[in-house]
Amino acid sequence: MDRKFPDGPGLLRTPVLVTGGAGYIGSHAVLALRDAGWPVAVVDDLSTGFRAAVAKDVPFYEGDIADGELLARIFVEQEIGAIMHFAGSIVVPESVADPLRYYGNNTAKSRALIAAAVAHGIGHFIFSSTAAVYGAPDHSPVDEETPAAPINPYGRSKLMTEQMLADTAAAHEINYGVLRYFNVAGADPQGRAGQSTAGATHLIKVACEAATGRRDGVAIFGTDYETPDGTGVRDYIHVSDLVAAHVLLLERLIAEPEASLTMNCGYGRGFSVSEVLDAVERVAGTEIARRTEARRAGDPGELVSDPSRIRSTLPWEPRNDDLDTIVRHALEWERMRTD
Ligand SMILES: NC(=O)c1ccc[n+]([C@@H]2O[C@H](COP(=O)([O-])OP(=O)(O)OC[C@H]3O[C@@H](n4cnc5c(N)ncnc54)[C@H](O)[C@@H]3O)[C@@H](O)[C@H]2O)c1
Ligand SMILES: O=c1ccn([C@@H]2O[C@H](COP(=O)(O)OP(=O)(O)O[C@H]3O[C@H](CO)[C@H](O)[C@H](O)[C@H]3O)[C@@H](O)[C@H]2O)c(=O)[nH]1
Repeated sequence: MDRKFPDGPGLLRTPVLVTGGAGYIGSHAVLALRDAGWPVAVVDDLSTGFRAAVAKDVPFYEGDIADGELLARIFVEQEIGAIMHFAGSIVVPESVADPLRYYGNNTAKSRALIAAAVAHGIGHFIFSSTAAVYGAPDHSPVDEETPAAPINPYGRSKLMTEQMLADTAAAHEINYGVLRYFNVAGADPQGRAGQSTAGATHLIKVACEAATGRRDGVAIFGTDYETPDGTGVRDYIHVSDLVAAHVLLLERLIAEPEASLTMNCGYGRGFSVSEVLDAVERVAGTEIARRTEARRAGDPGELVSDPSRIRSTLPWEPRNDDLDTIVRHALEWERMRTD
């Protein structure tokens, strides 16, 4: 069997390099790509990821996305034709405290990766961007025409990479897809992957750790927002639906090599912090101690996607657009933890 044409002639499944494939979202992307028959290789420096998150039979390269020699070797050895770029640093307050680290790891190293891709004729590039590029918009939901106005170094470091990709695609034989994720949560429904991040800060993860006794409780950062119950509202998207969108986007980029796309990735509805905690209590069947704290610096009150573009562009049918399902999968993963 030709590994690029597992179903016979038709869709060319070019081998895909997944950067950050040992991380939370990247490890789910590896599963989704393999489930759909794509050959995959991973590069990850294991700074926040875990070797065990990547199956043993996936070619794994431990190293940095800015290591040109390593990338050249991977591109040749694995006959890479597309890149899904998840590797990066992701904690907003950390980006405020150490901005140069974020501009280094997210912007400068993405530049090195993009340069290597161009030099080796890689045709397609998908980039993990973030709703943080919108900053604190004065309206909700936000569509992609909303001016990008990030309010922290993390968002700016990501926006610069988006801009580099646009300029690069205009000048070279490469097209790209940018997905601006809203709040990613949950775990593989089959229990093959989940979020293992040490010292996680994401609400659903933190709440599940509290529900399973790994934390004392949950701090609610701000109860005085202009939202129905005063707590922050976000658009939580199941990680498996998110990575499914990546696979569809890849097919699209290959089918239309002249077109590049920037799209929100969310469901288009928001839940407040209190509603999320209610859901975790409901699903876990246990109470979570809640304490109120001041607003977290840089947090917008409400950030919800307008998903019209992705819904009209890709044949994307989310399967887990349900808060309790997202929480249930996150909780199941949490309960399987042995560390
Ligand atoms: N988790 C979210 O809610 C969310 C929201 C929006 C965007 N994103 C973006 O999605 C991507 C993945 O996020 P995640 O939640 O899976 O984070 P994660 O920390 O679990 O995964 C990142 C992975 O990249 C690796 N990595 C970091 N720097 C590297 C480098 N220089 N070279 C090689 N590997 C490196 C890490 O070891 C880790 O395995 C990030 O780019 C992040 O900005 C995440
Ligand atoms: O312990 C916690 C954690 C969070 N929150 C609140 O819960 C909501 C969600 O917070 P998260 O930390 O889970 O997520 P953010 O919305 O801050 O940020 C996430 O989504 C952003 C895009 O919206 C970026 O992509 C970023 O990388 C990613 O962490 C916010 O109102 C936050 O104030 C709490 O009250 N207590």
